[in-house]
Amino acid sequence: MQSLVDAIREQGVILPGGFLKVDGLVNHQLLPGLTREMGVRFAELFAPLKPNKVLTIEVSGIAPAISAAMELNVPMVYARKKKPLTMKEPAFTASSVSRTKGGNVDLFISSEFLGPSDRVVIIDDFLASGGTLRALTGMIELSGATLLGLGCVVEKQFELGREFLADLGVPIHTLANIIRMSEHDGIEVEVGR
Ligand SMILES: O=P(O)(O)OC[C@H]1O[C@H](OP(=O)(O)OP(=O)(O)O)[C@H](O)[C@@H]1O
Ligand SMILES: O=c1[nH]c(=O)c2nc[nH]c2[nH]1
Repeated sequence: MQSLVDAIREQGVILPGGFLKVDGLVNHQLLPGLTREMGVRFAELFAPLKPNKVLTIEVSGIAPAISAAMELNVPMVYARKKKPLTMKEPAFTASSVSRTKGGNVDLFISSEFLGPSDRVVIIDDFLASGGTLRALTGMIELSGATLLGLGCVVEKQFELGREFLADLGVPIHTLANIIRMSEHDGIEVEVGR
């Protein structure tokens, strides 16, 4: 998605520890036009698989996921990082690592909203190590739903998440691909794959 690549070139900031800050378009402020375009692109890529649900994880996955779900006209479910008292048992659980806040997080999805009849595409903001997507796919497996594909707004190719997830045997689509980045040389980014 060229407009996303342009925005990353314009606004992306490299932080120590190998983090890319794109808070102005993905992780803090959201831009309606750009977010809508993400959804349109994901829908083009995944509609042929005929999903009936989009799954994501709070918090930064929600915007691109609802944008895609609106285009696909299917419900969007997000994994919660704290189990609310309104959540009916049984719930599917998994553990992942929060990359931006540190530490393990427990994830919860109610069996009310994910089950064997679901054909699911996962959408998230970042594909880095792939650990978060792996945790979500584990929950899909527990639920008996079918995983159709994975989509992320930004891929950090050098963290090898795509390779880590290859055994799932589903298409992985990203909208912008960070080939490499360093505080010295800047951000090398191209349209996703
Ligand atoms: O591929 P990985 O190495 O798992 O990294 C990607 C994950 O890291 C971030 O989550 P985080 O919990 O840090 O942030 P958020 O609260 O903004 O969603 C991001 O939102 C992805 O879910
Ligand atoms: O804002 C973010 N920047 C990153 O580089 C990153 N990697 C995983 N998750 C991330 N979130």
